[in-house]
Amino acid sequence: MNLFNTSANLLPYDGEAIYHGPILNPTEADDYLNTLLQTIEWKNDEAVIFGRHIITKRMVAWYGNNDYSYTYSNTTKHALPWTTELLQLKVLVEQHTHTSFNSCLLNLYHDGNEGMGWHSDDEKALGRDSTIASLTLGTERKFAFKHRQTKYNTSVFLQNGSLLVMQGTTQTHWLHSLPKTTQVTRPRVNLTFRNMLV
Ligand SMILES: O=C(O)CCC(=O)C(=O)O
Ligand SMILES: [Fe+2]
Repeated sequence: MNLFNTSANLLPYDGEAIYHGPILNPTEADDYLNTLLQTIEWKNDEAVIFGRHIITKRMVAWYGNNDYSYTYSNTTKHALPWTTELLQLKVLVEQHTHTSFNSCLLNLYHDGNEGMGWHSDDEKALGRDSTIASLTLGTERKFAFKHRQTKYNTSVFLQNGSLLVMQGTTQTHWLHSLPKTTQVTRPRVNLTFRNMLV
């Protein structure tokens, strides 16, 4: 169900970021948010950057078809087996994208003090330019894109229950971020469905 029946490519060139709008109604999205807040094994994200051990306020979790392991910034993570609700959301997202996914990285931003800096999802374990489907539950947040060469930038407000799909050469040419904001005092959970190379 796409409540607004609109999808548009947000990027003018070098990739496709298709905003589908809400695929869950607000009640369904809030119910999933509350369940995931309680059932997901949330952990503070950890990394070793320039020899310093960093622990973020933002929390993360990783689920998948198999016990994939994945190392970044000198820390190794293991995927947990799907929960009932994550499997339901995976099926929903697969129906909308006509793509199958074997893992999901979740982020929990407690409020607008937490965000994510400029990066692209171009880890080797994902393969080059693989499709990433991003589902938002909870508070609407601004999501920004910036082209690596031209610095062209654009942004979109990701609504409660909405789906954003990044595909084509997006990860090669564009960075994305979730800017911090003082305007937001409520939580948001983001699920990014991905395909690990196996
Ligand atoms: O929270 C978001 O919408 C973005 C998350 C993200 O970019 C990532 O997990 O790589
Ligand atoms: Fe990302």
